[in-house]
Amino acid sequence: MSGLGVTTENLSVRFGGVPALDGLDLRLAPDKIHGLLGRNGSGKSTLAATLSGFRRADAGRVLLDGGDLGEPREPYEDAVVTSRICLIRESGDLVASEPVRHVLDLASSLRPYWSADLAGELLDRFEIPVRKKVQKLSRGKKSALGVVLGLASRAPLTIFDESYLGMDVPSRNLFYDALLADYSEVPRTIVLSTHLVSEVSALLEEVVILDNGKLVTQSPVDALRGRGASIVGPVAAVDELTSGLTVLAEQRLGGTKSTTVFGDLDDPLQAKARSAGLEIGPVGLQELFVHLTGSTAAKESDR
Ligand SMILES: Nc1ncnc2c1ncn2[C@@H]1O[C@H](COP(=O)(O)OP(=O)(O)OP(=O)(O)O)[C@@H](O)[C@H]1O
Repeated sequence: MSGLGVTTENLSVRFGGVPALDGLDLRLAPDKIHGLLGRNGSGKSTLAATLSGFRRADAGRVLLDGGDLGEPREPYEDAVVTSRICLIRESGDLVASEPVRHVLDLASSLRPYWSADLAGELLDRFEIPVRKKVQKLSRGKKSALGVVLGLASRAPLTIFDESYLGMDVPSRNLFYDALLADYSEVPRTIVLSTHLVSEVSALLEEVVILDNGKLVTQSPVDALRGRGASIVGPVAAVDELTSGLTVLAEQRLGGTKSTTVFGDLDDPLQAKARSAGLEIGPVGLQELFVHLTGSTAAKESDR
């Protein structure tokens, strides 16, 4: 089994004429862990539902390829494709009146790559009582059950749409550990949709950042991190060095200034910074995300 690749071509979805996704061109490489990042209302859930075949595109299309599908196929109303996709949503799509074990039986009958061993192991680790009805579980345990279903499905495209946010910190850490362990054993394409960037940043290989239904940037995490830098030193020297760069944030303390920039800090510029006694430091993914999706953000498309 290997993961599915995902392509969207000029993908648009509208609600009452208002675009939730607006002309998205994306490529999610197979067998990677992708972060789908964006502020509230940016279109993450709409994209997750459209990739999973739950929602039809109003314009453009979604194509899935690779794995045992081979040729690119659209997920909408294609039962073969959708059986290879597992979308776990925060709202939970679980039948509330059923006991947990029936939910698991149903999942195992629908999921071609289902691992009963992994499901059993995770149920124990998350301490989910299998005889209880889903509606009797706490919010955190319901979320954990979603995580168990998502991981044990071993679907070639598995999307967690903020589904783990109802869990407490130790449970979320358990999820991150289990995800990494099982992903290294059975590589597949995973998408984690979230606005809690700092918590998942260590897991991610690639990120897609959305804002108002549009693509802000898509990039490997390391490359994106490499495009941000903080420059600290005397005000005049920092201002001179950063004058031609995209400034994301500035902070002054007396005669010292810290400026966060986004863009390529080439070798001559780095040498100039060093000779001026300026410090160049890294910028975290969370900080870049905040800046790139803030109201004054410079968008990739504007450059
Ligand atoms: N069923 C719907 N009917 C009408 N508008 C909708 C519907 N679903 C989403 N929208 C709108 O589409 C836009 C994108 O919403 P979406 O839920 O995809 O964003 P999101 O990034 O997942 O947000 P959040 O982080 O808050 O869950 C928002 O403006 C939202 O109000």
